[in-house]
Amino acid sequence: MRVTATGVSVSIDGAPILDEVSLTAAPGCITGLVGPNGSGKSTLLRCLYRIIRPQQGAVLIGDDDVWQVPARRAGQLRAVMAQDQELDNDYSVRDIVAMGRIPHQRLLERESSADRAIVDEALARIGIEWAQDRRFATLSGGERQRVLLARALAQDAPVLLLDEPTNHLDVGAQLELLDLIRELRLTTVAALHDLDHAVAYCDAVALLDQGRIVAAGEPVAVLTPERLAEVFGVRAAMTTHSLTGRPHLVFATGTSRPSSERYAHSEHANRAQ
Ligand SMILES: Nc1ncnc2c1ncn2[C@@H]1O[C@H](COP(=O)(O)OP(=O)(O)OP(=O)(O)O)[C@@H](O)[C@H]1O
Repeated sequence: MRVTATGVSVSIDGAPILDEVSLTAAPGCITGLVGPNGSGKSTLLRCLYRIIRPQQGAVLIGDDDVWQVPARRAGQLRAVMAQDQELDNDYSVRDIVAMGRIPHQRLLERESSADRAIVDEALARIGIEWAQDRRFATLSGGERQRVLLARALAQDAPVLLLDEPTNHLDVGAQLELLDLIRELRLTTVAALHDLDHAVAYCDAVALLDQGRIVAAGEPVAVLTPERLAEVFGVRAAMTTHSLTGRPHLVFATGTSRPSSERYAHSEHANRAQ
């Protein structure tokens, strides 16, 4: 199912955060949102998953306007794994994953045997079933990330929205999670900091800078050394990975522009001064 954002603008306390952002995420593909800190990646994702209502523009999942459909319908359309999701830490891991079934249940309806089977499958697929009776609060950061992905899977929605999904994960767990996300073949929009992950895993990327999309398309066409110098202030080269033979981004150390210089022109930095 396609995700389309058209002319999305967001201002908070009078400051522009997103300025007429338009984005199309193709069905079954992974679309990466990349850009410097504060460029608007999480805000755009929050517009897509109904936390921040844009002052202008529209967000469609398939033919449904995310901001017009009932919350239950939105829950059937997209699953979210994000940093800002409040969870009661007293819940067990299984309870948290079972919450993914709520958009499919009627008010006060109990979990069906089909729901239980879907939860079991999600726990097993993410390899976290051993922790199902543990309290969520007792898990490590990486284990929590996996539980949140299992909950998203249990939601069985065609669209997956991910905000920094590899946060807290060690390198092996990062690659395992990204491989799994790719295997799911859902329409996925993911905010990513690791640009080489974006090159390796995304079918398309949108590069944000100061609330605008400055380039979008195939990762190798968007993440050119010139653009990375301009937007991130770093020296980079697109090489060929010696193990996979695929494009691979590398960065030169000790050559980045200081952040005071990089952000000097930004609206947000100016406001903070
Ligand atoms: N509730 C808010 N009130 C004021 N400013 C906000 C609010 N939410 C976001 N912003 C500002 O909007 C800008 C974009 O923030 P956002 O979190 O979308 O960026 P990001 O690209 O996800 O950043 P990061 O890579 O650091 O996570 C930042 O300057 C941030 O300070």
